Amino acid sequence: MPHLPPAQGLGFRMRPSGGKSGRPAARSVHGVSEVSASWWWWSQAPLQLKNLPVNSFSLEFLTELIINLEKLENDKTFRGIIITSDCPKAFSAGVDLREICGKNPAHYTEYWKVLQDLWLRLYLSNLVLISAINGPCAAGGCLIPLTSDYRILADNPKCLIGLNETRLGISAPFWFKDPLVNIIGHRASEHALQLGLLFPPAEALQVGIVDKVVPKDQVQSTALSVMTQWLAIPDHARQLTKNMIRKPTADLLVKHRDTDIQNFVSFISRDSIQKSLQMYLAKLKQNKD
Ligand SMILES: CC/C=C\CCC/C=C/C(=O)SCCNC(=O)CCNC(=O)[C@H](O)C(C)(C)COP(=O)(O)OP(=O)(O)OC[C@H]1O[C@@H](n2cnc3c(N)ncnc32)[C@H](O)[C@@H]1OP(=O)(O)O
Repeated sequence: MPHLPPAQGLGFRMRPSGGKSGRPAARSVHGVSEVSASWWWWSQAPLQLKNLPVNSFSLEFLTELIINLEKLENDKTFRGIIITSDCPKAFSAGVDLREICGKNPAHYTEYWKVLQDLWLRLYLSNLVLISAINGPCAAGGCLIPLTSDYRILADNPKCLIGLNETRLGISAPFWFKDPLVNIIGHRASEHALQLGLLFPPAEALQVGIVDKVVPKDQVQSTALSVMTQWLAIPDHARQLTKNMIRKPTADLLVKHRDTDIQNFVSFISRDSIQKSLQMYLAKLKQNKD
């Protein structure tokens, strides 16, 4: 598995530094706890997102992310991935607004297709996916958490999470909405989506958009201990079950991909939508702490 060096702030750290292979050196131990510790360690891959400053989804970043996920998925050593951010400001600020502002229909088409690809790859992944959410996570930034099997959020007032698209004058696509409905239910989704709510940690836990809230310095260790529980289940049984539960939702996108792209391109190309996105981006640039 290649270790990709970050280039100009863009990159993925796929495992902590360790032995030659990046993993701790194999140890010959016979104690059960040490054997099982090394067993789960070897089975899970940490994936740290790094597209400074806020892990927004540029086309280049999305493409690299898909390539890295594909490699992990095809490497039979790995049974799970813990996804976290290596950017201090955010887990992910979602769609890079510069990709959907002031470009042409061909660009919007390509961008949306790649975003759909990422969603499908994550939602139907055979691996156990755990999101270790250590920063704010807005709109498209929730794509990874909402397609994960488990979500852990840092207990920090800055760590807001939610689908806030309506606040930008846009609407979340149905394939963002569907996993949210599957996770928090119909009524809570109506409320959250229409108002574009960004939940602080306690509320996020209460509504169920995350499964656990822990102090920021415990996000990673909690993710590792949750991963141990999930990896204790035989893969084939867990994968069949995951697929059975998720396939109907994924099939909706598979079936309606082209129409969804056309809808997105015609919606995002409207002058009024472009104007509100540009205003939102300008406001972000003004609102410096
Ligand atoms: C039919 C369907 C149609 C459309 C569907 C489209 C679906 C779209 C989904 C989306 O994801 S839209 C994006 C939504 N994202 C947000 O609302 C988050 C915006 N960002 C923030 O709230 C904050 O930046 C923050 C993540 C909380 C971090 O705040 P902080 O104060 O620490 O940093 P700052 O705001 O100064 O940001 C640093 C830097 O990054 C730029 N930035 C932030 N977010 C984005 C983004 N999404 N795209 C592009 N650029 C972004 C920000 O402007 C700053 O830039 P600067 O340093 O050059 O000023």
